[in-house]
Amino acid sequence: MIRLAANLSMLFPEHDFLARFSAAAAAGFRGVEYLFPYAYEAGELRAALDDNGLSQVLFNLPPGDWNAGERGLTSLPGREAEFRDSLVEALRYAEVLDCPRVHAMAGLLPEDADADTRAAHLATYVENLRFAAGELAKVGRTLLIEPINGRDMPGFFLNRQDHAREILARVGADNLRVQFDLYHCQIVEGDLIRNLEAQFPHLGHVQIAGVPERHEPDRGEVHYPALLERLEALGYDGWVGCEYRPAGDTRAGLGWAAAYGLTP
Ligand SMILES: O=C(O)[C@@H](O)C(=O)CO
Ligand SMILES: [Mg+2]
Repeated sequence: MIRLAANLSMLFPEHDFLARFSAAAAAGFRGVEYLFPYAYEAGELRAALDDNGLSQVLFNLPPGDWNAGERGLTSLPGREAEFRDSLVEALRYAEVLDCPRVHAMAGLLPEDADADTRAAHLATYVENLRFAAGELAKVGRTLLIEPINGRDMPGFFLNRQDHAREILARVGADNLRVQFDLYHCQIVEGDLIRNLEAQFPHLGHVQIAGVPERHEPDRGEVHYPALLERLEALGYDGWVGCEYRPAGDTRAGLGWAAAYGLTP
């Protein structure tokens, strides 16, 4: 059975962030994810989870200077020390939140990147991922990489599913897996069922949203019932993150999720 997690960075924008936990639980969610926990004390977030019977299923490492446009540190040459510090911070939160997986965003390539610059990013990415996977393995957690479309994040280093598999092979760590966001995959390459099948042995997490507006999964060009049916048939037993911007009231737009056991 598909287990849906509420992405609290996007769902329930009607509420302040900390009030989104109870809103998600009231809508029937048992798991939550969000981009970043760092604006809050870990204990405060732990209490929000416990008070509402929720599990933390995913969050991201600190991404560098988000407001200045940075989108991850993992492939940035010269920022290795900062990446390692960000890992320590993420691990501290992961322990308090009992979160089994964290996502290390790749970061952006410069607009005019030549072959040498790309090669430097690739080498840094692989080295940082290998180090981080090793640290996470010591505490039994999983590291994720996510291909993201270049329309939403121009210059993002990792866009394609086959590139993610190539990175996994280069790093060679069992606890490094793919965060497969079907919204991004549809925009970059389509062929979702075949891509899902190819990625299945490497999946660590799945996310969904309608395309192209990133609204509810039952809006737009992607037929999610077929995709989720295939995912179940493949034997996926992880979480599926609802990472979309509701077109209206979040709760009113969750009718599609009843088919996957989400009941208030
Ligand atoms: O798809 C996304 O945008 C997220 O999953 C993420 O981690 C980076 O923004
Ligand atoms: Mg995503």
